[in-house]
Amino acid sequence: MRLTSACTAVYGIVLDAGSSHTSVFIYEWPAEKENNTGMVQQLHTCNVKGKGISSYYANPDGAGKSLHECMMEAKNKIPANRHSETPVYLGATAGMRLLKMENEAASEKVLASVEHSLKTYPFSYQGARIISGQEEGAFGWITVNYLSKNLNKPTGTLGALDLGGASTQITFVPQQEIESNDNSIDFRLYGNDYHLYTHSFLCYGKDQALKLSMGMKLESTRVADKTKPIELRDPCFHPGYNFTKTAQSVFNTPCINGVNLPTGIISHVGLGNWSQCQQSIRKVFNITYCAYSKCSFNGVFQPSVDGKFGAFSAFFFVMDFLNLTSDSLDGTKQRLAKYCSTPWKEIVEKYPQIKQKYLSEYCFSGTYILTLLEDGYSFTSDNWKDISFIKKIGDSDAGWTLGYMLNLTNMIPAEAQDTPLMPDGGYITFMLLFTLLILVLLLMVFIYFRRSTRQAQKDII
Ligand SMILES: Nc1nc2c(ncn2[C@@H]2O[C@H](COP(=O)(O)OP(=O)(O)OP(=O)(O)O)[C@@H](O)[C@H]2O)c(=O)[nH]1
Ligand SMILES: [Ca+2]
Repeated sequence: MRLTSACTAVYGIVLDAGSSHTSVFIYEWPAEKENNTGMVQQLHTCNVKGKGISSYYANPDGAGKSLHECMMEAKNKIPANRHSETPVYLGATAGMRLLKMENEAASEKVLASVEHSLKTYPFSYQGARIISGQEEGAFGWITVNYLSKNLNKPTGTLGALDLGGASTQITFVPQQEIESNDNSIDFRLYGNDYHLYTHSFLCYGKDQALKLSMGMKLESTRVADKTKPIELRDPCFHPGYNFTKTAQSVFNTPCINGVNLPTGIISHVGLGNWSQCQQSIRKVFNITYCAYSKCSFNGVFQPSVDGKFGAFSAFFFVMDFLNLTSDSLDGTKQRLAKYCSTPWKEIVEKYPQIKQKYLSEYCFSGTYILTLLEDGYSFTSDNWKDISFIKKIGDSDAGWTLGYMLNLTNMIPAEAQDTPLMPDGGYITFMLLFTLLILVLLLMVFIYFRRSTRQAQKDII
């Protein structure tokens, strides 16, 4: 779909149907500058209440209905005369990928439900689908580089690190050859060729990684008396944390299929020991095999990280909460160790406004992020400073949705524009000089006429 309308604002809507929740993004841009980098801006976001659409597998109708409030907000935000030209896209990520693996029929019903719902609004419905991990990585990279206005310049680009609930993506322009076709993606944007490395690790988002890590700890636990709760002594939770959970609620995921897990009740007890926590997290990364010159983990090829990176989504939420967005790698470790050893009671007292589920998981999540970046992707204390933990660039969120919409609306041209548009600053300077020239010309014409009139008067006298 191509949006053209002179001198008016144009809008687009993308729903990010993530594993943990759905967000609706409304974008806006001036129609006459639609192919200019950095012109599309986020006008509004709305977080859908409740969990992600994949959680409606047993009640698919609920998935479509859950979108109603946010879609009504979109209706109110976008001028009515633009509604019918506003495209709406829904992209579902790792939660729906996992549901499709477990129960394809259920995933199709959920998608049919959101499709049915989205068609009831006055916008131009363009489709609801599960996007691949490669697309998620690549569009996240396009978003951050589009917003940073890197794409039509010969300067370096920004790598993209996205951490969700169920998957995580790493995407960057590497210095070395990409040895695996699955991890290679090519773009031609604004006349430049980009050869990107990208990988999406399904099950390595922070929620699924927590389940994996808990599952591994319990695998080794021998259960003598099946009538008593199984005690899970966990170094990644604060000392004094002690909650009872059902094994079903913790391990209801295809990510830990095949692991010999107990059933029944689990007594989850925190120990607050950061270095033991890190050791336990290292076990979720398999580094025993690699068929390439180098790998990150689980046999996945990864060239050396290179250049600057933007780390967003849960990379940002977690590091921002822990106040670790601008520390050195060593400083990060020390502060995290101190945080993990803080008694649960103190943590709850210090942050009464934060949901206890989020609060209890920051020690694990922070340690997971550090381990993923250092042991998984091979960032070091030297290039740690090259990672910026970011939520937004300008007013727009970093994430895959903007890149997805730019691609589907053909808003990034492959070739540089024939007549390069002047940047705003250049345009203003040009207009000022032009006005000055006109004034000088007018002044000269005025002086000329005055002189000629005087001369004529003198001649008469
Ligand atoms: N602390 C905190 N956690 C959040 C916030 N928003 C989301 N999360 C959690 O961070 C994790 C990742 O969130 P998202 O990046 O939205 O993940 P998602 O898009 O639902 O998941 P994927 O499909 O894997 O991309 C989830 O565990 C969320 O529950 C927030 O504002 N604060
Ligand atoms: Ca996500």
